[in-house]
Amino acid sequence: MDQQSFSREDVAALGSANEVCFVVHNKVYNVQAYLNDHPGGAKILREVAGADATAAFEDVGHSDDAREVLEKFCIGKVTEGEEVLIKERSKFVSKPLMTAMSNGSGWKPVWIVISISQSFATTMLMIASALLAARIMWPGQVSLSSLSMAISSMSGFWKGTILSMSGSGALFLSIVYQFSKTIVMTKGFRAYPPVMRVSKALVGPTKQVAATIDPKKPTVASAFVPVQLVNRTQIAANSYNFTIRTVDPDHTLCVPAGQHVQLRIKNGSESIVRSYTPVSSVVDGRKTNTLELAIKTYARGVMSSSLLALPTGGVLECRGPLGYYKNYHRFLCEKLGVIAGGSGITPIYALIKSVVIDENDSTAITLLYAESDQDSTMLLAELNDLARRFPKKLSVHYFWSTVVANDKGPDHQARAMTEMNDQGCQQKGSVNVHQGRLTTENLQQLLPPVEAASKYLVCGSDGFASHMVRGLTMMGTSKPKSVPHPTDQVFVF
Ligand SMILES: Cc1cc2nc3c(=O)[nH]c(=O)nc-3n(C[C@H](O)[C@H](O)[C@H](O)COP(=O)(O)OP(=O)(O)OC[C@H]3O[C@@H](n4cnc5c(N)ncnc54)[C@H](O)[C@@H]3O)c2cc1C
Ligand code: HEM
Repeated sequence: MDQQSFSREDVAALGSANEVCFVVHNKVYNVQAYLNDHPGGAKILREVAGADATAAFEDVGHSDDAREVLEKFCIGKVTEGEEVLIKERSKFVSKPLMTAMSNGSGWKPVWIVISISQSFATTMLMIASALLAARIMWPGQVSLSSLSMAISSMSGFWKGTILSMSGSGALFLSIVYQFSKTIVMTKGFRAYPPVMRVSKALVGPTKQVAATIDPKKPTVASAFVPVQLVNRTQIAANSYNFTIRTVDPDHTLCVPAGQHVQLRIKNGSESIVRSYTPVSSVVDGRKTNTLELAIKTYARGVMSSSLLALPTGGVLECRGPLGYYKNYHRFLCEKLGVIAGGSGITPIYALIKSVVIDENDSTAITLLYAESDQDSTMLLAELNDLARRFPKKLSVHYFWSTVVANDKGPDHQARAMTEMNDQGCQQKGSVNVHQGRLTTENLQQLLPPVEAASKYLVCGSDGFASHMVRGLTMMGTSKPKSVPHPTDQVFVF
């Protein structure tokens, strides 16, 4: 049956009529019925309603499972003539050399004859080119007869040397040519969008990145692979550090700072997928198949309570790296204002750590971190340590909204605040504690001023992130983009 055709205008009209329809790879999808089931949330699908969502869909690195589900919502295709060129990365597919040479039917004498003739033709071509070049350089002095006289006056040694050099050169070219036939380029390079590469001198901590990426080992970006829980340690009230390791040591988990992985567990007949940002990432690059995750657990949380119940050695599945925050590099900005709420600290922490320990990165970071209280604050000791070691590069402001009376005494948090503030003052205000909620006024007072050299990152629950973005736009920043990029002025994780 022929598929229904939609013009791009039709799709936009459907989008504005509150139907969540969009285009992916020149096909039209209506995902209204999928909104509440989408693991990436309904909001992101609504944001691309009426538009071409191909780039957004591909940037996430959706799994094959997701692509299968996508097809269930296909309602038609884009009208002929309105399709857009789908920009695929150029792919090099290597064919086995022997198969390419023999065309699948073993070594043939004809191939040997072709190869020898090719070598002979190449030798002749090389001699002819040398002769032509010599005639251009010394006109009138070089001719065929002068060449044959020169050759006949040569000793046997030089004749042999020239002959063997031409022969081996021809053989080399012939082999290179045969090898080139084993590579199939599925897309012309002109179809690839122009990209300006960042100079190597500007790119982040090369040593550490190099340690994380071993091209010989497959990474687990698109397919889920089994991982084992190696260790679990409590790091704050209801928060734990989970160390996971791939069951197959050949699977690597290379997650650059700011990106995340997905964990998948079976819950009865259902598969549960949730995202988590490693706090080990680039910095601990040597552990190529081990990751550390800082996870807040919720009593009614399906994944977090399953993780809490998982015994050491228990197996679940993981894939990554995923996420839009890719390729942070030095000189992206001079001042970075970062705002984290609760477990939203994890991508921020990974990024802060990689920036401050890189001695060639002079970015100054101001972190505003909102939590309910001191005991629930994840990565508190780690952040304080970084702020004290790198006071010129990092200043941290904690905002604790509630006062907790616990067995350490009712004034325990107040004492801790005084202590941390005092120590902070000694370090020129690198650690500061504020009692109360983080407000939009605090952003104005504490974050770097809005100027070309400043960027802002936000990570937390949807409500927290929207509130903070409102505060940032009141300060004069641009709005975050629906398909974000690290170069944006405001990036929401
Ligand atoms: C890109 C990305 C990276 C993430 N990285 C991390 C990370 O490094 N560490 C981490 O701990 N989490 C992280 N999260 C959140 C994580 O993916 C899960 O949403 C979280 O662990 C809850 O999952 P769950 O299955 O336990 O709860 P669910 O079953 O999804 O929720 C059940 C109930 O738990 C409670 N709950 C769930 N989430 C929250 C919340 N955020 N605030 C308050 N109550 C909540 C609510 O009562 C909710 O009704 C990340 C999320 C994203 C999208
Ligand atoms: C019908 C269309 C879509 C389907 C069926 C679909 C399906 C899925 C699935 C199954 C996942 C879980 C991870 C995976 O298995 O890949 C996922 C995650 C996600 N999707 Fe989609 N998706 C669709 C469209 C989109 C579009 C158009 C966008 C972007 C605008 C998007 C953004 C995301 C994001 C951000 C995540 C979360 C990734 C993460 O947490 O790591 N999806 N989607």
